[in-house]
Order: sequence, then C-alpha cells, then structure tokens
Amino acid sequence: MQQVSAELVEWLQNEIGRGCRPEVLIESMIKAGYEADFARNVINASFASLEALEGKRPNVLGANLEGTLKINTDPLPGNFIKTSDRDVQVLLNMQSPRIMLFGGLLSDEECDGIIEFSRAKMARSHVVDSDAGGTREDEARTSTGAAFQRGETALHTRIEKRISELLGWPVEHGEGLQILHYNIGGEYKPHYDYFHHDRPGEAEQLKTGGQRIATLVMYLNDVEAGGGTIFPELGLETMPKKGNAIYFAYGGMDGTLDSRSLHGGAPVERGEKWIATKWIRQRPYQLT
Ligand SMILES: O=C(O)CCC(=O)C(=O)O
Ligand SMILES: [Fe+2]
Repeated sequence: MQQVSAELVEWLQNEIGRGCRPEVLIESMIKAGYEADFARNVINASFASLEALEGKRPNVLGANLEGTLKINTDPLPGNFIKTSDRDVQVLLNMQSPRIMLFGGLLSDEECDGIIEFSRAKMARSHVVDSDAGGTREDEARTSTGAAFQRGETALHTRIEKRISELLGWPVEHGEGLQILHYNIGGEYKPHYDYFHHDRPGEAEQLKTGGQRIATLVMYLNDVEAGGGTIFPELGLETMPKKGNAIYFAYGGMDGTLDSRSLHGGAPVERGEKWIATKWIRQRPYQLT
C-alpha cells in the first residue's frame, strides 16, 4: 500500500491549482512510479473533496465509505467479468466519474421474459415530488413503467444475483427492478437518480436503505434510432443494445455525490425502447 506523502500533497495542490485535469495528473503519477489504482484513487478523492468544498457536490449523509470505496475502486479482473452463470463483457471502463458499459449482461430470452412479464403492469411513469413527497406525472418523463419487488419471479432473482456478483454489491442493497417503456418521442430529461436530503419529498426516500449510490440501466431491446442514455456534463451517450447495460456510480469515496452523474434518456426517434433499471443503495433496502 503506497502512502500519500507531504511532497505528493504539495505537488497535487500546485497542479490542481493551475488547472490540471485529473486524467493528466493520474498519467503523471503513473509515470513517476505510482501504482495505477493508487494514483486514480488519490486523484479522484482530491477532485471530489475540492468540489465538495466548492459546494458542487452534495454529501451522502452517513455514507458507508467502505462499501462506496469498493464500488469505485474494484480492480478490473479482465475484459470479461465472470459471474456464477454468465461472463459479462466490459465494453467501456471509465474511472472518474465511474462509468462502465457491459455487453451481454442479459440473454435475449431474459430480456424478452422481463418485457413479457411487465406488460400487464405498465402504467404512466411518475417522478418523485421534491416538495410534496410521493410521486406524480411529469412532462420530463414520457414513458410507461412498472416497479417490481426484489425476487419477484425466479427470473428476477437470477438477474439480481448476477448483478450483485458483477458489481460486488450485496443483493439486499438493490431496489427491485424498474421497467420502462418509451415509444417514439418518449424521453427522460436529464436528472439525478440520487435524492436531495434538503428537499422534503426526496428526504422521505432516504429513510429506507439510505442514499442511492449507483445505477445500472439494462437495455431490453434494440432501438432503431435515438433512445441513447445521455450524460450532458460529460458529452457522453451510450446507445441501447439488447442485453447490454450502462453502469454509473455517484457515491464518491469521500462521502460526496457526483453531480457529473446527471443523465437522461434521449427521445426515441424510430422503434421503441425497453429498459430495466437497478438502483443500488448504501444500506440494505427493505420495504416493510
Ligand atoms: O432511459 C434511459 O436510458 C435512462 C433511464 C434513467 O435515467 C432511469 O431509469 O433512472
Ligand atoms: Fe435516471
């Protein structure tokens, strides 16, 4: 385990002070002989604390830092991540903010199975009402959806176990799957998945399981045109492909939430779009 020396801190302060970008600093540290994981962790934590000081990052109250650290720093075991029943491809691996694109997380049959099971339950999607509490319809979210319990069917259980192995995060920390369906023109305007504790309606959502710290959006069908998942702060868009999934973590190592996780679903231009979303909480999530 390498140590953060006084020299390193001084160098970091200078470099960050003159506007050096995180990627450049990580490169410099690696060139200077630091281990890559150590360099990434130090730089990510430095930038996160800086943004927290500047008020750009809200805090995760009572953050489980050990678990949050794990989700941000797990070393990549290969181009495939092995789970007990399926090898999942890693198609994109970004350290800061933490974003991964997975290939073949779900089989075609599993995607079809989840869609078919959900059809009867689909209703107009709601958003969390930040002021009044509860949820309501909103123009920002033109999709239909259905929310399920963890372990709703054997298929849900199998997928949830795989996700837990893939992300190294206990099944109990996951909310049940949320299924969304967008028709042509359907979209989900950019938003954060985490809750603001200073907004009364959102604070309510924190009572069970604490803060959301990461999101996995699984694509259940191929979309002809449009319907990408967009990250406006990063200029990034991932296109839907059946069985693939985009993962992004916003619970930082230092207990702050990463506002670069702003994201949305771009309007579907041709075809339709089905997704299943899994949100990860900092503590076990149990609805009574
Ligand atoms: O439709 C998408 O790609 C994004 C969905 C999303 O943001 C969510 O389910 O929270
Ligand atoms: Fe979202």
